[in-house]
Parts: sequence; structure tokens; C-alpha cells
Amino acid sequence: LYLRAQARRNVPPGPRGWPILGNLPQVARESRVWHLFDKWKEEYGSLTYLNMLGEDFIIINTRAAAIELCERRSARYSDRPRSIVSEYIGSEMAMPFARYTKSWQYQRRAIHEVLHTGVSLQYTPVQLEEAIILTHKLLFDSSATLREKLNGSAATVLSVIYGKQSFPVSVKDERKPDVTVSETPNQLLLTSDPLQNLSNIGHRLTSSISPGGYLVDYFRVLDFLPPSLAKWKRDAQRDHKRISKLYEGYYDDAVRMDQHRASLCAKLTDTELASGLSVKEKAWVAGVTSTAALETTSTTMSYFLYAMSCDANIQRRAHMELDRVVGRGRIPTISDMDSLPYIRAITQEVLRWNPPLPIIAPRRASEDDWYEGHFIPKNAALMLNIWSMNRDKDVYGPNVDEFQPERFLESFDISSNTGDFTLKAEYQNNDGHNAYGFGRRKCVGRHVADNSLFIGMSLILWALHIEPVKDYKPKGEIKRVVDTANPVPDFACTFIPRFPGADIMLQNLHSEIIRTRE
Ligand code: HEM
Repeated sequence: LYLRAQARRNVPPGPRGWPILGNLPQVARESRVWHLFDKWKEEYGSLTYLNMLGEDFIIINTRAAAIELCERRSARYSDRPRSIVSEYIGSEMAMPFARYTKSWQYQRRAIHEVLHTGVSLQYTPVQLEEAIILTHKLLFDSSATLREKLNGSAATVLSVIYGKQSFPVSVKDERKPDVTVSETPNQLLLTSDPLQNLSNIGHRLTSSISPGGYLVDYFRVLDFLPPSLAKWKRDAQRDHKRISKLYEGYYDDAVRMDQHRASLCAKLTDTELASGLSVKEKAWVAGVTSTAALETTSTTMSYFLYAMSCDANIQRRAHMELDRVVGRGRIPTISDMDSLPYIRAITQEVLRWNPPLPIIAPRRASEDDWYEGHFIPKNAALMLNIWSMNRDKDVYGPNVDEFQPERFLESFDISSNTGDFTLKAEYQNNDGHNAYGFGRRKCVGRHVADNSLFIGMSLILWALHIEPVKDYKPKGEIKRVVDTANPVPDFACTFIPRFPGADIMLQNLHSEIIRTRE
């Protein structure tokens, strides 16, 4: 005990906290807590120690520390801290939030089987179809807002999970769950829009595990209160039922309607592949995967359009590359990926510059440990600070706030159009950003996500000019309480065909898809 008390003197440095509450008040009042973490990183280095109501909480600020702890020592850092509220909501069936258990391993294995690099290529035809639908919408559909269109862009991923016939995102869910609408993050907000529901489930789960979200995680005795006396428990149990009802409905529809057996749900019905999982768990695996995929994808696409609308030069260079490699007689496809290093660099730079999850749900240290002379106590919660890793000046140079795809390229010459450049060797097999996390819990959908982003971005750039709306007045972003997701940028842009005939080609491709889907 004495030795441990001595060791505890060496916990990493961190800001002074309040008596009893520790650093909780500092963290809880920030809506973009990663900016505060970034400031602390400058002061304290690779690890920052916080005390949250007496619990140890450590922020991992550098890629080197993340790799050492979450990858090399992954056996000790793959668990999540217990969160009672998220357990009532169903986190044990919700992979990104689940503890490191056998059940998580079954879920991860099943989902890996249907999303790994090799398999992910099977989904690219449907991803291309969805990219055409999105690009067509951006150009021709004036009835929907940009936000709605981009939410629809995540349909690419939903088609992969539920099949393209069973999840018609433009159609509202007529089953309209019987719910009351609430604005508080402590209740699940359900609407008649299935996409919105999937993303609201994500917010409900992330806010339930956010530091300082619920007192019961610090005072476990509160869990003995019956639901009639504990509103948080009633809300969580009710939300579990609502989520199950939705996920099971979506899963049943997909299995019934996917005649080609190409969707992830259809693949999950294969008992060997998804061994150890009940039907309910499979429905949750599919549901949670779409929840994990949806907003991450649409937020990334928003930042992409935002970056493009801010910089005509970057668009011009992308256009030159597309004209040189693809030409104007056909659209780009996934097989052009290796020949389009500039577009690939754009996809990587978007995820570096504004990762959709700037901080990641905490890991739990399952043993006492040491890192660079600092003591990491058993049970400490460790949060990955992706924002600061992606803005590390030692890695990316001084201009980290700027959007510069060139940082990923070798021998890039702005003035020439010869295409004599490549992705830097170190980024050929490495993302060049940290947006997908680390180790055994690293994003299992990253190959599908990378393909989706490449296909979507290259097609939009091929077909359209993206221009900012000059007199757009930002509406002010929606403030979210305790959340870990990056809010989408508040901007507006317009789209025009990039060359004569681009619009007609898009129309034709779109009509063809609609015809084959009817
Ligand atoms: C730009 C897009 C995306 C980003 C930035 C992203 C990022 C992340 C991050 C940071 C994690 C947590 C990693 C950690 O704890 O270290 C994660 C987990 C996960 N992601 Fe993604 N993701 C994206 C797209 C997707 C897609 C398209 C899918 C599915 C098709 C997906 C499915 C999942 C799942 C199931 C997990 C939980 C993994 C586990 O806990 O074992 N994600 N993602």
C-alpha cells in the first residue's frame, strides 16, 4: 500500500482541480472539450492527469503514447470503464461502448468478417451508386438543405449494412415509434426519420459515457435506487426498449428484403460467421454499426465541402488530376485510387484537419502501469485526444490549422500539371491521421469508410464546382452538452457542373440507377 501511495505521486501532470469535484467543473462546462485538452497538452505534454470526483482520468495527447499504450500494450488498455447508465441503455450489445468481454469479441469478430479490407471491396459498386445519387442531389435537388443531403450521403454506408432496397432514406418511417420528443441529452429523441434516429442513438450513448455525465458512475450506491426513484434509470431502461425495437425492425426488414444476400445483415444470418450471437445481438451489431458509421461519414463529407468551398486552388488541382487521369468521358471509380494521389491526400487531410470524433470514448487501465516515468493507476479512464495528435506540430509542421493536402505528397509542385508526385512513402500504408483510433478497438469500418469517402469525394470533384455562398450568415452552431462529436461546420455553398455535359452524364447515370432499383 505504501509503495502504491509512493507511485501515485508520479501520476502525470495536470491542472489543479477543486476540492472533492476535482477537474469536473472545468471539463463539464466546455462544449468542445478537445480545445481545452489541446491547451493542456501544450502545458503538460504527452499525458494529462485529471481528477474527476476522485476518479483517475488521463488524457493521451500524442500518437507515440497512444501507440505504446493502446497498441503495444493493448491487452491492458482495450477495456472501457464501467458506465452504469450506458449499460442500462444496452452498451454491452453496442460494440463501440461495450466492455472488453467475450460478447464484445464475438461482435467484433462477426463485424470484422464483413468489413475487412478484402470484403470491403465488394461494397464499392453500391457505394458508387450512392455517390451518384448524392452528387445528383447536390446539383439538382433544391428541396432539401445541404445538411439533409449530406445526411443522405451516409446512405452509402447504410446500403452496405442494410442493403440498398430496405433502407430508403428518403422515405420517412411510417411505423413512427410512439415517443415523446425531448431536447435533453439524457433522453433519446426519436423522430419519424430513421437516419435521424440512428444518429440520435449515437448521441444518447456517447453522452451517457461522457466524463461527468452521470453521478451514479461516481457514487455506485445510487444504482440500488429503484427505477421509480431514479429517473436516469427509468429513462435508460425505456431507451433500451426503444432502441431494440428500432434495430430489430431494421434488421428484420433487411434480412427479408435483401434477395442478393449482399448486405452486412444478410451476411450476419450466416451462423458460422456470427457464431455466439443471438438474433437480438445481431440486430444490435448492425444497428450500432450504422450508428457508428452514419454521423462520422456525413460530418467528414461536410468538412470536405467546407474545405473545398474555402479554397478554389485546391479544387483546381484536384480537377487537373482528374482530367489527367480519368478524363471527362467517364466517372472516377475505386480502381482509380492509386492513380489519384491528390484526391487521396484530400480524404486524409479532411480526417486530419477535422476528425468527426476529436476525442474517443475512454479506455480503462486494467493494471497499474508506467509510461515515461508516469504512473498510470489501475482503473484509470484514458481518453484519446485525437484532436491534438492530428495537430501535432512536430509531425505536421507549424501550419496545422490549415487545410493542406500537399502535406501528404512527395515531390509535389504546385505550378506543374505533370502529375509527377506520389503519396509520401510513410502514408502509403498509413492513414496519416489518427481519426480511426488505435489498437484492438480501432474503427472496424475504416476500410469501408475510406472507400466511401474516396468514391464520394472524387465523384463530386469530377462533376461539380463547389462555390461558397458569399453573403451567408452563420446561424450559430447548435450547442450540445457533454458530447464527444465534432459539430458540423456552419457554412453554405452552391454547386455548378464543372464542364458542359457533366450534368447530363450525371442525369443519365442517376436515371439508370433509379430504373434498376425499381
Ligand atoms: C470517417 C468515418 C469514420 C471515423 C472517423 C470513425 C472513427 C471511429 C473511432 C475513432 C472509433 C473508436 C476507436 C477507438 O476506440 O480507438 C470507431 C469505432 C467503430 N467504428 Fe468507426 N469511424 C468511421 C466510420 C465507420 C464506418 C463506416 C463503420 C461501419 C461500416 C464504423 C464502425 C465502427 C464500429 C463498429 C466501431 C466500434 C469498434 C470497437 O469498439 O471494437 N465506423 N470508429
